[in-house]
Amino acid sequence: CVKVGYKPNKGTPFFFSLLCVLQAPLQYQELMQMEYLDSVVNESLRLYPIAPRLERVAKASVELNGLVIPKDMVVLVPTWPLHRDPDTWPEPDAFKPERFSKENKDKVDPYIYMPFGSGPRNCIGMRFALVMMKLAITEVLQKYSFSVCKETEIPLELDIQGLVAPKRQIKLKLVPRS
Ligand code: HEM
Repeated sequence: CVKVGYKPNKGTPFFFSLLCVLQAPLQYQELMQMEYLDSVVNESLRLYPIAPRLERVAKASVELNGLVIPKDMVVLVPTWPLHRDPDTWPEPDAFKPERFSKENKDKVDPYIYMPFGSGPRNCIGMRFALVMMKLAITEVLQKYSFSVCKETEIPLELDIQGLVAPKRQIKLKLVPRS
């Protein structure tokens, strides 16, 4: 088994990531055409949005359905519960990339599914992050098959003090592909 994924206090330097993209054998267009990969990434971000809630400050007092939100009040947008709401997502805890298939993608409400936030202050690095994730997945999966092993923590315990991250390193079994 090897440890993959999150390493506390060891972020990948930005320029290494950029170097990775520039040297990638796969072209941007090819990556963008991988529909199932896109669904898998989207479904992963639904189940594990790094920001479990978004925050905004009211610029002016406003009344919404009888509820008054005064100027300067901090409003929390609960991304995590919205991403797991059973009224929107049948079997909300199940990993089902088909929710984001080409046919279903357009039905997804952008005010319910918000892994990169929403509006003018949404994530500035969204496109870069999506390319990087897809690139990393395609690179690694061409060389190794992944499976759980006896050291894999199931269910995964999350640390949601701030950003969502696994409490401990994720251990998986990697088998080189012939
Ligand atoms: C999977 C990777 C990432 C996820 C899920 C993510 C998610 C988010 C979310 C939820 C927000 C808050 C948006 C809002 O309040 O509406 C945000 C903001 C931001 N993100 Fe990301 N992010 C990712 C990667 C990146 C990367 C790679 C960069 C930079 C290269 C980046 C730069 C920023 C910046 C600068 C903001 C603040 C934008 C503002 O306040 O105007 N993010 N991100």
